Amino acid sequence: MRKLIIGIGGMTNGGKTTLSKGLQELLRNSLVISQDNFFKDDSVVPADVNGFKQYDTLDALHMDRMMADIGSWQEDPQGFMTSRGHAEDTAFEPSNVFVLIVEGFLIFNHGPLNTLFNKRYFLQIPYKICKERRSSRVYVPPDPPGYFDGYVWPMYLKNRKVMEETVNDIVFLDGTKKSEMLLSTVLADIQEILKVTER
Ligand SMILES: Nc1ncnc2c1ncn2[C@@H]1O[C@H](COP(=O)(O)OP(=O)(O)OP(=O)(O)O)[C@@H](O)[C@H]1O
Ligand SMILES: NC(=O)c1ccc[n+]([C@@H]2O[C@H](CO)[C@@H](O)[C@H]2O)c1
Repeated sequence: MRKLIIGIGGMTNGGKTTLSKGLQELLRNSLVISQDNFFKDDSVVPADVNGFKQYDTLDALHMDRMMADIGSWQEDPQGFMTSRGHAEDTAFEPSNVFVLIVEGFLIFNHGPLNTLFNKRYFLQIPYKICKERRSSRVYVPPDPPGYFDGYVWPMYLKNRKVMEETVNDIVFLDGTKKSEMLLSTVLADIQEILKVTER
């Protein structure tokens, strides 16, 4: 059985979830694991000196639990998919390739996770578009006034610097392109990888 782990990283509101869900729909025997599902409870996330809750750091995430889920998938992809309510996809010819799509804003900053990827993508968008998209999103808890400029953007710059210092084989994607175009580009790329690893 062959297994492929694809990383869809990117800035907040870069379009990671949209792209990942699209890939899951089109790639047989694929499943998305989202880093956003591993945030710690608000009661244990501390505030910085400005009173902003420090959500944009690995410390705010249960990375141990996320790694455990990925480990379970690696041991038994089919069983893991079934446990998540995804039956094996038999719509196409039988396939022995399972694809795990891991998406999140700090997936390449966590060393043990970063080493697992067969391919890494990073969705980036300009500051203004990022701020606009983020302002129309409601998180739990919601962003307090000034959170984007006072905390989210400076943390993005900091986290990105660390990522660029430690990881070098990332394919950067322009998140302002149409979502259909991003999907078809990445899908074709992954299908090419599947072909190569088949040999
Ligand atoms: N290619 C695109 N072009 C324009 N808007 C997009 C595109 N992809 C996603 N969006 C929009 O941007 C917003 C964020 O998208 P999405 O939830 O996929 O991003 P994300 O990177 O997963 O965000 P998060 O920071 O919550 O992890 C949504 O409103 C979505 O509809
Ligand atoms: N619990 C959450 O999902 C949560 C709470 C508060 C803030 N966030 C934001 O999610 C983004 C990553 O997708 C980060 O920029 C967090 O600020 C998430």
